[in-house]
Amino acid sequence: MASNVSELTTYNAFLAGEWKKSSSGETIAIKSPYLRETIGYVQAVTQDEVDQAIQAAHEAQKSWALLSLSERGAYLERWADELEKNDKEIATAIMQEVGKGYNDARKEVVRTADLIRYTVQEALHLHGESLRGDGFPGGSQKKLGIVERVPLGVVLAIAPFNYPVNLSASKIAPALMAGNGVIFKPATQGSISGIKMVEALSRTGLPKGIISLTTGRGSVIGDYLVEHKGINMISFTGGSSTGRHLSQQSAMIPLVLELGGKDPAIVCEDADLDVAVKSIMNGAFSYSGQRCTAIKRVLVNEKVADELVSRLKAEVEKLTVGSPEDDSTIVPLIDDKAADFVQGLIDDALDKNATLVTGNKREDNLLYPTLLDNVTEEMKVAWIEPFGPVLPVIHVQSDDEAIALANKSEFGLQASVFTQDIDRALDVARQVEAGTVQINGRTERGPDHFPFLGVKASGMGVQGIHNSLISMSRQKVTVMNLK
Ligand SMILES: NC(=O)c1ccc[n+]([C@@H]2O[C@H](COP(=O)([O-])OP(=O)(O)OC[C@H]3O[C@@H](n4cnc5c(N)ncnc54)[C@H](O)[C@@H]3O)[C@@H](O)[C@H]2O)c1
Repeated sequence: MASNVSELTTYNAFLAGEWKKSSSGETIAIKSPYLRETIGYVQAVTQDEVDQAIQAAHEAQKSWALLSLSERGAYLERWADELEKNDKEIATAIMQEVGKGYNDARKEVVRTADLIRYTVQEALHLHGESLRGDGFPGGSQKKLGIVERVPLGVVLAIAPFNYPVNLSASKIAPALMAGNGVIFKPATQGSISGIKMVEALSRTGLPKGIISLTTGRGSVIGDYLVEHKGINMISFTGGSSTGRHLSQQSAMIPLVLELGGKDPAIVCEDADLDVAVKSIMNGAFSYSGQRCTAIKRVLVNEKVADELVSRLKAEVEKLTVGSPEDDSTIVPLIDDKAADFVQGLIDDALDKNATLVTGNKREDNLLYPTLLDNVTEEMKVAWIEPFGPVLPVIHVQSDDEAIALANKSEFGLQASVFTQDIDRALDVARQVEAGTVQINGRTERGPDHFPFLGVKASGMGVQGIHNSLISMSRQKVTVMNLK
């Protein structure tokens, strides 16, 4: 594993087909969450450069959209090959920049190559339709409507830090396959990984300008990009408050938002506890809980609560804590502010008499996995997304109480229900307000060809490969009026 941060690189931005320094003359330092030192610098792109990138994307998009689907697909296939060829280098960048375990980072790169290839195939297999005019009263057989999908123009792809390659490519690949130009804004912490991913794309010889990568301060270019008249669609993944802000700033363009969550694991008294414990552990603690679909609260039937908690405790205490270079499950959080935030939620719960089962230990931004029992509705941790390794357990008397608590949350990303009675599982699943309900499994985004969506404060619109292609294109109807 390469881990060389001794030579600090200043990375260029990819603007209108060229890797270059910003005219701002300013850079942003990227600090590794676990090395706790600067590992590189990225460009602070200016508003003028954003204008130029958007204009170049519009120009390039016209001829890009005229390429055949297979020609566009061939570039993307090469991109997937390039990612695989450079998986170790990119995985190292992800590990150092966002503190993800090396093996998981490598899996993220491989998963991304698979996602790109599937996106190509899905785009090749999308079909339009034709409509007969006489299908409506008074209509004529001589009227024939042809419905095709056409690009939207230039798509703005904004990604979060936690899957800096996969969540970016899951926007860029469908946008390009649908015939759009792309402006990609990575999370600041995630920029180096995003740059490495776009370097791989640029090596495919993609037409100049069709994609630009704008690194920069949210305060300087964030709102500017979102409000820009040259942007025709925004695909955003990130926190709910940023998403809400975006939806207020953007005007009259399609918006897909994948936001935060507070996914509950509902454990009924007839659950197979082996399955429940394994799924909850994996769902709640991998990558220190920094996953949108992490299990963020357990709603367990009183009858099995003590047994579940003692089994969870035993597993939590076995978790590996330390460095992503050793593939520890529990790693330092993205920054000190994030750790302070999670600590605040733990402190609030303990002040209000939650039971500390295990954890609540901290070294800088490394928080040990923390299990809290007897959490009540008065505690912040019952409702707020921690994005860290703390799991609150709330006792309930019935399925109805669990469903009511699940639905009282402002979020509605996913939920899990554990029971051995399929009718009961489906009954709970039907009533829980969430984009996806997992029966006897952990909450998770994949497989990437499934629709992925959040309801309420968890999002708007649908991702997943097929749905992303649909949301990044629109219908165009041509009507033939025959003699
Ligand atoms: N539902 C999902 O698919 C999903 C997946 C992963 C993460 N998330 C959520 O993301 C959050 C963690 O990620 P984060 O901390 O990177 O989120 P964040 O909201 O802080 O940032 C997300 C992105 O938005 C950018 N941004 C910030 N202000 C902006 C502005 N004014 N205009 C334009 N862009 C702006 C950031 O630079 C970053 O690229 C969590 O809440 C998590 O649940 C959701």
